[in-house]
Amino acid sequence: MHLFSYWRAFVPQGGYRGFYSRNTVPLNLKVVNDIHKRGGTILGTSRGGHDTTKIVNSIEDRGINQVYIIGGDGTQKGAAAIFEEVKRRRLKVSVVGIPKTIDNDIAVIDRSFGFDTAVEEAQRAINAAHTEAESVHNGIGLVKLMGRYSGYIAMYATLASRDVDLCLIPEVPFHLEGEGGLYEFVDKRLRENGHMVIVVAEGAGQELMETSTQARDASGNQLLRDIGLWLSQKLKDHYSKTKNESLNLKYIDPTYMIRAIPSNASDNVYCTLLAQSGLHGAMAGYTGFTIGPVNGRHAFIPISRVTERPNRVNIADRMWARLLSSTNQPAFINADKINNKEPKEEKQVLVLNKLSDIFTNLDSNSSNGSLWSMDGAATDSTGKANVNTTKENESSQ
Ligand SMILES: Nc1ncnc2c1ncn2[C@@H]1O[C@H](COP(=O)(O)OP(=O)(O)O)[C@@H](O)[C@H]1O
Ligand SMILES: O=P(O)(O)OC[C@H]1O[C@](O)(COP(=O)(O)O)[C@@H](O)[C@@H]1O
Repeated sequence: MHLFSYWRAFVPQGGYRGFYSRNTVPLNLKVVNDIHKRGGTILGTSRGGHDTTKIVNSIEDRGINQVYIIGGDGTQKGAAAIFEEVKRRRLKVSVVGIPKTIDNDIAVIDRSFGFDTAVEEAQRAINAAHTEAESVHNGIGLVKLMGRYSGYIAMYATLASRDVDLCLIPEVPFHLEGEGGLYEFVDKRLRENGHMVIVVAEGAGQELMETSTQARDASGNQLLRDIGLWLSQKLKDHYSKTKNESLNLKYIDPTYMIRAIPSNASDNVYCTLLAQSGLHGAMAGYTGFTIGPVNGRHAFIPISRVTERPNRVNIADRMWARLLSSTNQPAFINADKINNKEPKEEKQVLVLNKLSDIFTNLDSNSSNGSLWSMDGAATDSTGKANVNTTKENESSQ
């Protein structure tokens, strides 16, 4: 059976606006045949435009009974709002979140679709930065990578490359001057090696820029200043003030080039699993869940769980410690202090939402729900899951 031949997708304005635009396209096998080989999206995308009432009106008017919503942290929040409204109206509609963002900022799951590809593609920029930097005296290759609030791409690209001397992420505020500061470290590396590579996530150091802005995009995300340009200028100024030599700094911003490429093989396989699992969940009558791997097992996760908090690099965790020992960069802050601030997550047993439950017992059905493992290994005989929802993927590596 070719399920796709019955399906239509909302376009062309893209994103949530697409729900209440008039146009749709059929998603048959011919249309989707080679989309995994292309970057971008055939559905279109947009910031803002989430109007829960209009969206659910459209779902209701068109008689849609399964909704698959693809995107990052903000998109999952939008999906949660749609699910709540669908539930309030008692509609027989499954709402399924598909975690897609290169930033990897979706909580609970091991990684989001696109992240692996972004880390791999970032290697090309880092390699270029390294080649340029080591070819000249006092060479610095500075690479900016995406990551508005989460520094995962920068962290993993640094760990994968091993050519990076300094990695700056939004989760670690850094300082330029004085003992343990960035200037001191850069001076030392250039003195010792004659060149260095810096990777900076786009959300890092925003608080340092005098011109920092409170402006927001249509989705409510803070509009960021270009930390790469700012840091380039600061380093050049520092060098010209304190040394009698010139600094050869090459700034590379590959951010949109990275986001625009087709997904790699590993992400393609992941995508297949997301598609199959999401469909199985909806067909089994579950709703209000996001699909994704948790500690290596594909699970249905109540959307409300993945939207409770964003997934950010835990700098008290082993992975960041590994990065620090690999680059030998300054820690900038005392990890112990951060450690005490991080709330520890506990094992949870919750109940997953089923469409049938919503109709039979709406009031007693918690909207929190549970994780439900696709292979059943993490569930008990009652179908309830007992999965540690702490995102501890790092600790097992
Ligand atoms: N709290 C929220 N409630 C409803 N919709 C939201 C919420 N946060 C974001 N959205 C919507 O989700 C969509 C995507 O959010 P955005 O932050 O731009 O991207 P991402 O999904 O990659 O995080 C936008 O249309 C935005 O309006
Ligand atoms: O300029 P735009 O299109 O708003 O995109 C920039 C933002 O996209 C992000 O990469 C997130 O993109 P995705 O959620 O599509 O992966 C952020 O890191 C970045 O701030």
